[in-house]
Amino acid sequence: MNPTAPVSTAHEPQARHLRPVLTATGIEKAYRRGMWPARRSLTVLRGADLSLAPGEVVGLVGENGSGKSTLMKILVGALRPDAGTVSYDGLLGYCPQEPIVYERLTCDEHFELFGRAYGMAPEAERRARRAVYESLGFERHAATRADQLSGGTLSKLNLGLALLADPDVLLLDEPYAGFDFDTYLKFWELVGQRRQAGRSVLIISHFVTDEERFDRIVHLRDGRTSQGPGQEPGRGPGRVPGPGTARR
Ligand SMILES: Nc1ncnc2c1ncn2[C@@H]1O[C@H](COP(=O)(O)OP(=O)(O)OP(=O)(O)O)[C@@H](O)[C@H]1O
Repeated sequence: MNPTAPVSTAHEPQARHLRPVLTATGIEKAYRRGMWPARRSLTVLRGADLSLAPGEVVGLVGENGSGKSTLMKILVGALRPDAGTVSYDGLLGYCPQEPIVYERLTCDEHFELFGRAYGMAPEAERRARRAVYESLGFERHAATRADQLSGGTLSKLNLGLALLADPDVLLLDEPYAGFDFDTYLKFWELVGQRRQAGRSVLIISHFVTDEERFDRIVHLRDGRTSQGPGQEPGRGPGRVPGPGTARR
């Protein structure tokens, strides 16, 4: 047996043989700043590649300002790349770093609105909404307006809206910044359930202690992506530890 080979798990064979649900190749992006004649260009991405296999949980890491959010915005189509291609199958769910909500709408009203935007049948939306409330524990805020929610509950709403339509690929930009520890553990439980269901998750993370929770880590440095040693798409060890093994 090759001692450097990734640990094989029940999850691994499935992911390895399935084609990626999301592939980004040669992504380049520069921001233009200022007005002529002081116009400057800041190159952020210089040919970044990324792919996600079904059922994979991947961490996207890098220094502040390395371009993680920029890359994620390009993956979900919120930002146009200067070069490169993105392709995916199925539905994407996106949880931006700054929650994009309507301050006068309640949590329930947000779910209703997003359910309609996703084309969900009302009963399916209500069922999914109940499941989200239950898994993240904020049903008591169902009738609270977004502008009266605490930061942590706003983050739960932000994540819940991305989860509502059960997307094939979930892209989360620092989703648990405002979570208390209990919610943080619930979050990882939920991620584990998505992996079991063959859904893929990409998470921008700053916590070194989260690294063991990912199947694979993608590093963004100098505008390019690289894998951790011995890692390649769909070959991760397939671990999201249960609550008992969580650390922070
Ligand atoms: N709309 C914009 N216009 C100009 N520059 C931008 C814009 N958005 C981001 N930048 C710059 O691009 C660089 C990458 O930003 P980005 O937010 O993608 O990095 P990040 O890795 O997600 O950072 P962090 O870890 O701090 O969240 C930064 O220098 C940032 O200031």
